[in-house]
Amino acid sequence: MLHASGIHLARGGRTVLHDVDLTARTGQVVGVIGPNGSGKTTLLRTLYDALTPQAGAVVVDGTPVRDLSRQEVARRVAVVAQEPESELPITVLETVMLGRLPHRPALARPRPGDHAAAHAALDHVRARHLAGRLVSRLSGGERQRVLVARAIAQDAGHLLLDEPTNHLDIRFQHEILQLVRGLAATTVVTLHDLNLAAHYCDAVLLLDAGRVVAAGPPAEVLAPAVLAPVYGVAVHRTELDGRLHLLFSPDPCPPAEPPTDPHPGPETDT
Ligand SMILES: Nc1ncnc2c1ncn2[C@@H]1O[C@H](COP(=O)(O)OP(=O)(O)OP(=O)(O)O)[C@@H](O)[C@H]1O
Repeated sequence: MLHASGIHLARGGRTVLHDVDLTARTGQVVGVIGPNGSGKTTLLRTLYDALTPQAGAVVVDGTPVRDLSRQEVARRVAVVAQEPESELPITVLETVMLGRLPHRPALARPRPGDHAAAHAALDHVRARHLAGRLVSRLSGGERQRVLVARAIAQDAGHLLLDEPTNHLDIRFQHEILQLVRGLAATTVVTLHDLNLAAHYCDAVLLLDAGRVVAAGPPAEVLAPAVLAPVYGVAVHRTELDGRLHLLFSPDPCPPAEPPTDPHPGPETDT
């Protein structure tokens, strides 16, 4: 279980999170959605103690994250962050093996179980064939799958993912989120695609300008009346095969067209 309460966080002299609460119960997948700059990444980074809020607390399985060492945090929380591309000559397998570091003393050599966990994680994301490749030479989508594999190999009870579907084609977007759903981990995932949030999240938290606008089951939060004012688009909701689907159009209130005259008279100069 992951619980954040009363998170207030300022950056560059500006408040970017205002009194934010988030709860991910054991085994749940919680989606954090909201427009660009609404605070999704900032909230995620606060959850794993990469950012320290001015007020509020994050508690992981009953322990305040602030009271945990870096290694203890890494044993409990795996992160797939938006990482800048690296030119380091490191292979895919070596990258995934990094996920095993929190499970052994500093400088200790990897054990056979570490290799097995790394290979199993690569199998999970269907990337075993990439094991020997340099990460710097992968496509964006291949790289993203490797980062998810590293988080799986970390075998933490909690998983935080920042836009994990970035760079992925439609099939892999669904595959990665299906896979995340299938893990036993308590998960918080930021997503821009609201239909993916509808399909894969047990609960959704909608942020706007650093404030929680709505939180709860997808069917409640992903409602046109909730989303339209936040995103500034028209939202239409429908159901297909028992699943909620959202459709968007750019202008919520198109300016009223002047009525067309079915019998226009000849133009006259005045
Ligand atoms: N290092 C920083 N210094 C100052 N302000 C920052 C910093 N990083 C982010 N911000 C601001 O914090 C706010 C929230 O940013 P954040 O990246 O959390 O939003 P987001 O919802 O993840 O956005 P996006 O959907 O565009 O990725 C934005 O207004 C952003 O400009």
